[in-house]
Amino acid sequence: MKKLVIFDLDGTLLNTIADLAAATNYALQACGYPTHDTDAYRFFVGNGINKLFERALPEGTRSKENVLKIRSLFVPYYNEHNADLSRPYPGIENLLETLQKKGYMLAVASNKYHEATQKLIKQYFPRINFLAILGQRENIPAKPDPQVVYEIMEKAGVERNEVVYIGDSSVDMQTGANAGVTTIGVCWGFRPRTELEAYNPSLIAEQAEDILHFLEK
Ligand SMILES: O=C(O)COP(=O)(O)O
Repeated sequence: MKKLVIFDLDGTLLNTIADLAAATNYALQACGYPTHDTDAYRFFVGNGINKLFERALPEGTRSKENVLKIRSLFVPYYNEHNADLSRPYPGIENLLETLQKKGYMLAVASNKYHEATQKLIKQYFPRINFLAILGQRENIPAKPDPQVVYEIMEKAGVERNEVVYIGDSSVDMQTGANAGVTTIGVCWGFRPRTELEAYNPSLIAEQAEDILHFLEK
């Protein structure tokens, strides 16, 4: 019986792509670099913002220094604008409320930097009492390292077989596998279904209700 459900954020709970794209394009433009269509960002996001900037910068300009310059422009802009266009995916609020009512412990583990992760989750899901809302923090390895999953499991006091990890990308499928927990891929996020299939998750959810059916079967 599952007791703890851990969700990825970007591409799983919230469609954040337009705000991430706008903030990155703002920073790129300010430094004189070319920008990208919003759709291209689906493949840039997933390994934290430094990796996002590395992927968005033109080849030959991806130095640590440039990444940090883009970051210093992105963060204040994104802190102001991270909820302009971002919205929960269909059925997510209902799924979280139903799981909460049924007594599941709920948590978020994101590679988005911690401050923005906390802000977005509290803003969009104020009625959900998450056990933990963890974004990327200094000196903690990013997903697909399983450390963040272990941290949440310890707080919850549960065993691996009582945990489900849910996400929309190969990073998430690897995170669940690395942690040794049941893993669910969701099709409504940033990456194609084929990317999820390559990791053989226990379920590929087409819609939020599929997760409920899987947990209750
Ligand atoms: O910000 C990122 O790179 C990805 O964030 P996520 O882990 O919530 O998908």
